[in-house]
Amino acid sequence: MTEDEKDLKDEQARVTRVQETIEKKREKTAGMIQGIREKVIDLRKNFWEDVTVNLDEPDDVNETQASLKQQAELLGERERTHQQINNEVKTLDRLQRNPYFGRIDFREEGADHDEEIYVGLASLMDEKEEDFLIYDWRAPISSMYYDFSPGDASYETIEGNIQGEMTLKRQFIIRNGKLVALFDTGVTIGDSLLQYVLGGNASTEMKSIVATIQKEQNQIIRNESAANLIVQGAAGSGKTSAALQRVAYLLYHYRDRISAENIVLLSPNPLFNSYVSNVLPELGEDNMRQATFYAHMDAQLEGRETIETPFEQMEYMLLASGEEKEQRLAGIQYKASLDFKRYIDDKLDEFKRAGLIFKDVSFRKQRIVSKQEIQSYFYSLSNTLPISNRAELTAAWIVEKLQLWGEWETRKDWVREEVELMEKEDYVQAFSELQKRDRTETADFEENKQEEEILRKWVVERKLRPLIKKVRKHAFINVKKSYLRMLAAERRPEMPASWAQLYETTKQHLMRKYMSWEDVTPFVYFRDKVLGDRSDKSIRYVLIDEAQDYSAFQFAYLQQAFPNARMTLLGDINQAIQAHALTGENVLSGNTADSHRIELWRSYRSTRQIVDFTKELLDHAKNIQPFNRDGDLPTVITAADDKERRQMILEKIHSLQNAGYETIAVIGKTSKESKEAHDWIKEEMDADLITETTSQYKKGLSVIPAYLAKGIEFDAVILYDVSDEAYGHESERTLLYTACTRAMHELHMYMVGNVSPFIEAAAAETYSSK
Ligand SMILES: Nc1ncnc2c1ncn2[C@@H]1O[C@H](COP(=O)(O)OP(=O)(O)OP(=O)(O)O)[C@@H](O)[C@H]1O
Repeated sequence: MTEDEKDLKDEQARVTRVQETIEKKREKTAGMIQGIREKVIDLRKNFWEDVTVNLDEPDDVNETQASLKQQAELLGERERTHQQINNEVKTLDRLQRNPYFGRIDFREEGADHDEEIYVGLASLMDEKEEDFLIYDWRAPISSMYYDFSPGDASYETIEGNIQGEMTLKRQFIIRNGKLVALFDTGVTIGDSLLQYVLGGNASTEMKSIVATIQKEQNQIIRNESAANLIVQGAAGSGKTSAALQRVAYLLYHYRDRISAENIVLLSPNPLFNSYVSNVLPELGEDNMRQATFYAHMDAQLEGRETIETPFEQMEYMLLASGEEKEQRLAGIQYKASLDFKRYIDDKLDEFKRAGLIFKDVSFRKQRIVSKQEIQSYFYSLSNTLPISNRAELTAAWIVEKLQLWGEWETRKDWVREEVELMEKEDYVQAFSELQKRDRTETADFEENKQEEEILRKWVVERKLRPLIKKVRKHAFINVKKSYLRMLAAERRPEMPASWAQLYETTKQHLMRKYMSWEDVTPFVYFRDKVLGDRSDKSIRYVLIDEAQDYSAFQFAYLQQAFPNARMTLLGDINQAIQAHALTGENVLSGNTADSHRIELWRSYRSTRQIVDFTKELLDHAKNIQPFNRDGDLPTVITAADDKERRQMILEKIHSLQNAGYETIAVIGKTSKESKEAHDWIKEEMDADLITETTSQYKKGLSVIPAYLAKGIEFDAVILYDVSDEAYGHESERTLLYTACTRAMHELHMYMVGNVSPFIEAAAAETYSSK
């Protein structure tokens, strides 16, 4: 038997032993769970039997409450235990299928023997609960598996840095309890394992990468110190993967302090949400909160305005031309800048002294407090107080007026009529509400004369309630008009030349309850400053994927919206496709004191040939390195006319399907172009058109606009049109790069006419042309 065969045999024997332990533990836990489940059901069923209910005397009421509380606590505790054991069973099931993926042998300084450390998805103790059979990949000691090759190694613990020597590093592929392969690794971790993993097909759901996390990715995952962690990484360098493993790490590391509820991942589109939604459950963790930035902002506006989506804005920018487009672009870029935020802050400062616009407070079409009165009261309050505090004081003042006014109103005829027409249910409701509120009032309730008075009061109060609620939310401030006044208040040199026209457009939009995307963040920022803090203080970590598409203003807004959160920004400046991102300010530059910046240059998604070609599309991409996986050269094919191109594309799709590729994408530049392509492709074969509302994509053939393909990947990618007309302008370079870098194994580009100058400039040996 060779050394290798002996290793394989020994390791398989260990896998079997570990699996037996898992099985025994599972049986034990399953027995416990049955017992606890029965107890929970029993407690729920007999909840009231064990509670002493007696409401005769105040003392009895107290006793009843205490008894109820005790019973509820008991039930809660049992339910929690049930949940916990349930989770343990799930973990054991996962370990049963794949107990571990790595091993390191480590001799701590001063120790006389090596410790064998097996690394897997979760920790497992032996049956006596004495030794670890498996260490969770997130445990401090496991970090060595990712950070070191054999030789000197160390890891951090709460007690300090532990040093020693790693004498072995081994990786396993275990499928359903069978050891399929093992690799002893040298300098870099698991090139062979990584080769094996990356050689597979793309899938419609992202996979976890814990077995092959690379050293620089590990730095992102385990970073605990940076207030702003900024990751600039090439396409396919594992930014999203690292972000998700980071969430799993944080949930493990701070398990006593935070849960999935305290973490938000902002993702580029709804499709992406579902693409990544399996990673954390696969790792045994709950999913964090996940939203697109658009959905977050839409929720902020509570559906009161129709807002343009970033994709609609993008589609406009890709299709429009001429002066109107240039004007809008200038507006978009200015409104995305910190200059504009400073301008708003300055105006808000001025509004402390004068300038806010108010609304009349009216009830049944009658003005009760006029806007002038509100304005005078508001500005009579000390201007050292923030606007929102003064709004609160003003609200209290208005509510008082409304209540006073309500008392008078009870005498009006409409109130009498309402009382007369009162439904029986209302009457009962009034009675019970008043009973709750004041026992003496109810005592009089039976006496007819007072009864009517009380009911009148009740009718008015009920009618006033929604108005009072609105006043308490400071609805007496006219935020839209104040925003418009703020826009027009001053002409600054850095504002676009067409500021006056842009103002007019914004005004027309707002009056129609519509908001263009570039106005959304500034408006919400302004509104929150005026109406008061709406920040979410429960969020401790915000991870922003595709961060290059966020403007400096949007990022500043997010910092205020989640004031207690540490930020992780992951992006690629070369994939910046939003119009506002084409200016100098970039959130990925990370030049603030509390930022820590990490760069990822190795691309894992695509074959070496695809990476070598795609980096040629960029100006400054020398550092991008392909992972060592070979494939065919990308192709650029010129067709004589559109008819021939269609024919060629259909043939290519057939041949890719025959080659066994499961996810194939035809990527168009815009959604318009994608729809047109889909129209003729679907005549010939099954194909899904992906739009901005698509929330899941299936295996097979997808037709998708480039900007919606962000963040995801396909086995093979076909670009429908790479002519100079489609990708000719400098601003379209990053879109072309984004589209091409979606391909894992094959990339084919078609066109009629002249080729895009970005491809023209690429080194000829990096692609084949026909
Ligand atoms: N350490 C790794 N081990 C195995 N696979 C990896 C590793 N890092 C990245 N990958 C794979 O590479 C592909 C790209 O990863 P990911 O989508 O996280 O990259 P990205 O930087 O977010 O890309 P993009 O910017 O293009 O959206 C995925 O298939 C991912 O599983």
